[in-house]
Amino acid sequence: MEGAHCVLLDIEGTICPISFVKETLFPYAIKALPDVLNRQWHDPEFQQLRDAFPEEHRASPSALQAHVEDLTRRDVKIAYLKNLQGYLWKDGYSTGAYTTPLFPEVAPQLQRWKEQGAKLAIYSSGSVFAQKLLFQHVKRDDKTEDLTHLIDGWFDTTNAGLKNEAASYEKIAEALGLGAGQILFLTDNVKEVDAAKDAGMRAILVDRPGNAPVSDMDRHRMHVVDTLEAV
Ligand SMILES: CSCCC(=O)C(=O)COP(=O)(O)O
Ligand SMILES: [Mg+2]
Repeated sequence: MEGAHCVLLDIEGTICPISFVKETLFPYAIKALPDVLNRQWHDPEFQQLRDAFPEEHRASPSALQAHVEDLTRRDVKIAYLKNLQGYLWKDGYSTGAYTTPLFPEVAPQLQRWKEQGAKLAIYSSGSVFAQKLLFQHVKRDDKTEDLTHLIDGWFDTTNAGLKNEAASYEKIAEALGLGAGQILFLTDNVKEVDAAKDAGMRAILVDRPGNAPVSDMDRHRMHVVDTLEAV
């Protein structure tokens, strides 16, 4: 983090386990959806979310359910699915069905970076709404803690663009009022490391338990860490 004015962080596979997203959040959304489709089909807030889906997939509640299940199974990171998921996850957090399991060193390290004067920002395929929910409900010991005050910027594919494209990182640097070279990006995805570097950021690959294996070639050509404390 030497010399960086801002640490930009991915979420899934970087600060929290992929299993939390795939085994807790995704199934919760799929299970919650039928009731929402039944009761809120004409609710203006839900209508806005469903109208963002392609017309052929929102002709009926069952068509939309099938489409959401298909996109979720294929882990398609498209904004209209991510916005719907955030909406569906809200209840799960507020009823205590789950809390956010950050990797153990993450919260103390974020606090340390803030104390050192760095800005912190998030860039995830999950919607900004979902990112804030996740940070509002962090599990720490027996309590749930709100860590949103640590974060200075929230970016997703709607306000920044796709994570594999250098232009998205240029846009984020501009929004943060920083040069790309002043930003350090941490992610579990090698394509995202490459895109951030193409935009002039420094980028480090984070290799966590449960992540896709890092090839020998990638391990040689990029900086890889298994904890934020090693950054
Ligand atoms: C914002 S929490 C939900 C995570 C999610 O839906 C997702 O797609 C995570 O992708 P990331 O870019 O954080 O790896
Ligand atoms: Mg990730």
